[in-house]
Amino acid sequence: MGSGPKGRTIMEVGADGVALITIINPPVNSLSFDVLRSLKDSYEQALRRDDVKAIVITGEKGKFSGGFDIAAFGGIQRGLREREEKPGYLSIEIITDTFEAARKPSVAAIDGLALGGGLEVAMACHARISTPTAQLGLPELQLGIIPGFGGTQRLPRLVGLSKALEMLLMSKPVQGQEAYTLGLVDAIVSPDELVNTARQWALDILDHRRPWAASLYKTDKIEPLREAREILTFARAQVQKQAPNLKHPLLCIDIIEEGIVSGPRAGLWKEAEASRALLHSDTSKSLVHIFFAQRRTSKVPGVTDIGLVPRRVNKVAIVGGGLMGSGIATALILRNYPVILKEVNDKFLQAGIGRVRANLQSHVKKGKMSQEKFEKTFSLLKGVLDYERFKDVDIVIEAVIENLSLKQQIFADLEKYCPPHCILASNTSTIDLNLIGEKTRSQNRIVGAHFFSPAHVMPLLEIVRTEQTSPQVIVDLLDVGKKINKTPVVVGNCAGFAVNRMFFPYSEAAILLVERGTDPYQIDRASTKFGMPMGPFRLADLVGFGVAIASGMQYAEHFPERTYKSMLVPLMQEDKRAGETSRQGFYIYGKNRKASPDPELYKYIEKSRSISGVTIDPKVVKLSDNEIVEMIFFPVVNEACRVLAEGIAVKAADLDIAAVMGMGFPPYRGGIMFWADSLGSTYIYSRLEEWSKMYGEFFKPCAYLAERASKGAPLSSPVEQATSRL
Ligand SMILES: C[C@H](O)CC(=O)SCCNC(=O)CCNC(=O)[C@H](O)C(C)(C)COP(=O)(O)OP(=O)(O)OC[C@H]1O[C@@H](n2cnc3c(N)ncnc32)[C@H](O)[C@@H]1OP(=O)(O)O
Repeated sequence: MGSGPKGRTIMEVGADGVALITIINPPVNSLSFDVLRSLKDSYEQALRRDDVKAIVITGEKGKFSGGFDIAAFGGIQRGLREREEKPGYLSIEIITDTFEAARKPSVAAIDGLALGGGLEVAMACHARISTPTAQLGLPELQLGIIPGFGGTQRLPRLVGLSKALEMLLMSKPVQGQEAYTLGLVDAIVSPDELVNTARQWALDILDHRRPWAASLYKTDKIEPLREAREILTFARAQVQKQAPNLKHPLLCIDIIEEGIVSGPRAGLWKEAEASRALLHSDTSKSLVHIFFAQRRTSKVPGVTDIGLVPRRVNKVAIVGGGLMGSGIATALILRNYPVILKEVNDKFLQAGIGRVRANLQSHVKKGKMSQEKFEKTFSLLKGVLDYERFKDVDIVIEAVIENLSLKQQIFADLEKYCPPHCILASNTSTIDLNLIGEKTRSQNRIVGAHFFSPAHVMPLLEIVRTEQTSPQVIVDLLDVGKKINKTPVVVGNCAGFAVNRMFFPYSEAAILLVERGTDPYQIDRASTKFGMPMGPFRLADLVGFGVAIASGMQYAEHFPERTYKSMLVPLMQEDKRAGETSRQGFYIYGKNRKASPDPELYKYIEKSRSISGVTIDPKVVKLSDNEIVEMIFFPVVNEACRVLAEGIAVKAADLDIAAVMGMGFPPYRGGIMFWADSLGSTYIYSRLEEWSKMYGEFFKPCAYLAERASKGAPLSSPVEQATSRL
């Protein structure tokens, strides 16, 4: 890699006396230290030069700026940055006291995106002109930090406190058109007119035909103090409810308040100090890791680096209109893919189509889709009862029940009716793809496309390849996955793939603890306190015991030596307690579907304990929340290590994403392997080793973990000699 500057700005001075400063740092014109240095130099030059009357800042190739260079965070966090400026140098000395306080007016010409530091630079200009579709926002909180270039002070002053809080706390950008309505930008124009309008605007400011506004000192949008405090108190309560483990959203609110109470400069100082401290927090390190890990999942060695270009997909077919099939169909038509949905009879077909309709209607109800768009989107779906219309499809996704012979028959039919280039994908979550395709001669185009329920909502897509799946097929599916807004993770073929393999030990560990005396509701509470959206027992109720038992059997069949066999769930199932749908599972469900603990549960625990032949262990009864978390998640780490060592996953970061998006593992802990490394392989190994002596093979640390622990090495560093199954 070259060691030249990472990005720059250029300045051109026109005959009209306007200096046009363009940020250049592809792909998103992020503000690296080199860009910021160059922006400062260009700006100061423009202020010095007599032939410059006004300044316009823009970004190259239709993108204003994606914000501060997130890649530079890693260096700062590891202390590698050669020299950290004193707090406030960039935000106060440069952006406020040089740019905003300048005696020449500046205008931001915004196209594409103005995010984070990008929008903050734009807000320090004296006016902003945007295209209608540009994205403007301050998404810093999703990286575990707060805006550091004055965003906490200027955004509320431009759009009002409530809207600013919404945009900040939800990291939610607005489009140019809305930004105009809010007062964040001063005019909306087409991309062709953008720079010229901004130039003229800057000259108009100079000639007093337009206001020369310093956002930092605007007061008209800020509510009176008492009202402002009420809004802030409400926001704090919301944050504490939704993200009790996170400190930085509360700090962000405090800093906004400081600016309102003590004035914007005091707010800027507090922001500068807090930004620096937050950047070094574990939360920020974890979330920055997740940001890059998510983008790296679609980089697969030997597949995406050999010059293959995704083929065009014009039409997709789905076999099976159940919950999964209809969800997948919804996800595809929402992104304008024409879809054929096949079922075995009219009743099932109508039910499947009805589910897709209901999925779309919920978008209409929530105001996310117009009726017109609904009609147009829904018209992309065609229901069929035979394979007649499969002759020109590019991808088929089979989503029928988990029955091997049925799937084998379907794939044999697909081979007959689909064109030879067509990708033959299965949404199976457990069955070996080699077996599914056994009766065909199309092994190189057979692939797994494992969606998570509800498929039109859940962001993860496991792309499962066998030894024979061609790289082109993977490249095509990665492209479709990205187009339908999924994060694809490419994994190898094995029972449970990556996500379910990590999932089994999680639920089994919870049952093991319950049989030895831990209270199930304490386990759920400890899990949610740790950051899971719900605990393992509440989740089992939601998913339904039928699914839990079927997948448990798969695990027992393939990994008998480390399966914890318990009759707890089957015993409850026998009594027609099947989870939330039957209104009774580990919890009982009232009219409003609210889950309440059920004293009856202990009866089933007692019975399953005696069948398992285990006794209550006083130590296990008294486990702390932290010990519970370790005992249910270290087995997950152990399994993730096996998945990595077997080459089922390409890299540890993929498992972090799989855990966050497939299991609900808290992103601010960086994913399962990142979290494990924060605790250390030696510690995890020693705990598992101890438990395996006390409670059996279930906890036995795998060879990979043992080897890493013996060297004190991180679990996520590249696997040297994985027996690749890919
Ligand atoms: C001081 C300030 O207050 C602090 C800050 O500004 S913090 C930064 C705030 N900005 C953000 O959070 C924006 C983060 N970026 C995004 O949300 C999205 O990347 C985006 C909306 C800009 C573009 O999305 P999309 O078109 O889907 O492309 P996406 O794949 O995400 O990104 C394209 C490339 O740009 C990189 N990139 C995006 N934003 C970046 C940033 N701010 N810094 C460095 N790299 C960035 C991505 O890593 C990716 O690189 P790759 O091609 O090597 O994988």
